[in-house]
Amino acid sequence: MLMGPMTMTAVNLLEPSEFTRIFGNVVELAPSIASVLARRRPLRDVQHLINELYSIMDGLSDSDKVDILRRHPDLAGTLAEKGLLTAESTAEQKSAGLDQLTEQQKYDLQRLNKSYRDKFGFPFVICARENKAVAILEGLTRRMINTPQRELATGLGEVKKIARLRVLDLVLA
Ligand SMILES: NC(=O)N[C@H]1NC(=O)NC1=O
Repeated sequence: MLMGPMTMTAVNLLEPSEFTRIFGNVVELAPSIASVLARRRPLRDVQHLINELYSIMDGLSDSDKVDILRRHPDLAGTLAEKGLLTAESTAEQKSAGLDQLTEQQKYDLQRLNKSYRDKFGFPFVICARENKAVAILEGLTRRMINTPQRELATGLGEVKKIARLRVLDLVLA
């Protein structure tokens, strides 16, 4: 069903299971985050909802943060090529122009994604809606030299940006 953005009043009235279904992919493939968020209601407005979401993510253990990063598909990776991304991820990758890469750019991105994953043990995550393909390739090269602790924090920061934009698609500001 195609649904427009909801008012916060409507969000506050959702059954927990409905809330979790609707917000279950605000953090990619992480409905458990949405079900914690459901219990933080009533929420005053969309900014309050986003702040609670950030605080839930900040409160995770390092290993749960790594788990969140690992739920993200590679940008322009195999899942994208096979059309197996979530609806949200498909739209985000398209907005960055990742569906329009040259063969060389796609090869470079996939090779850099692999080096990043081999180094850190989790995928490179960046908010695709805030970056075009060239900036993503540049960011990947630049972030590769960071420490794992730094990249865990940077990756989580990008997950927050992705989640914020996904929330704004669902809730009237
Ligand atoms: N790997 C990665 O950054 N994936 C994500 N980024 C984004 O904006 N949507 C995603 O699925």
